[in-house]
Amino acid sequence: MLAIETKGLTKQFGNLLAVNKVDLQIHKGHIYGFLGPNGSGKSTMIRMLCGVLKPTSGEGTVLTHDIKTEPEHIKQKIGYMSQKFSLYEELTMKENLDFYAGVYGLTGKESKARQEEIISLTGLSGRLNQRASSLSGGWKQRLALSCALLHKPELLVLDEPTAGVDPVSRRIFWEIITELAKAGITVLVTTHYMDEAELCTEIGFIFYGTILISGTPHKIKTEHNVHHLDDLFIKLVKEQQENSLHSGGLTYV
Ligand SMILES: Nc1ncnc2c1ncn2[C@@H]1O[C@H](COP(=O)(O)OP(=O)(O)OP(=O)(O)O)[C@@H](O)[C@H]1O
Repeated sequence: MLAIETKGLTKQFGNLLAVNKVDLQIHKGHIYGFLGPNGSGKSTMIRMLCGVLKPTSGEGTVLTHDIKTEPEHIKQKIGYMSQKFSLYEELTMKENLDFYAGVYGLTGKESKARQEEIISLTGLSGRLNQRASSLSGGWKQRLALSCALLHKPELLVLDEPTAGVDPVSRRIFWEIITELAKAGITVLVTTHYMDEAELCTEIGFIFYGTILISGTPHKIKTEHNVHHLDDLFIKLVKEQQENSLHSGGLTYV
């Protein structure tokens, strides 16, 4: 079953083509990694899929809802986390969880039960009374993820979630993500780390608004005869820059 499907999805800002006729299929319970250099269109793609940015043309469904006509349904079913964690620094971990539970309309026993479930999944117990401002990047990241999971989203959208976080915390984070996917949650993640790309079920390499290659990490490496994904991506970027007829690297219409 598909969690996300797009056909010819396009976004133009003025005469700049930020996303150019993207066809995408992401299966339920898969971890899909969006890779690509800065400015390649990852965030624009994500914003359209989350229902916050209207496409210029093309189609898309997320969790069976049309991205153009049913954005409110989509927003209720997704959990979103970006590198700029939206935490309240002056509040403790527990108070942040309580606050976000309230935002999602969870109260009383239901809120308590859901928070306990998440605290056990993300391993937050022990620090619940610590202020967010005093937490390291890794703990903040896990707290932000916990907040994004409170309303039981079917799709988790993570925009560079591990930027600036230490390797041990990144590993723990990915163990949690893998558990969530096993439980049937679909994950769409952008990352610049190739070790994280290797952990995705499927990856798509987007450049100048176009998906150049996609598939499982194993399939992509085999087809392109490389041992490491970063070798391939550096080669692709160089080739595209040398061959492209794009003006200044971006496509204008
Ligand atoms: N609201 C906007 N108005 C005009 N141009 C925009 C807007 N949002 C994005 N762009 C442009 O669209 C292109 C794609 O940007 P986007 O943010 O999607 O890339 P990205 O791959 O997410 O980059 P990064 O890794 O830096 O977040 C860039 O050239 C960017 O400057």
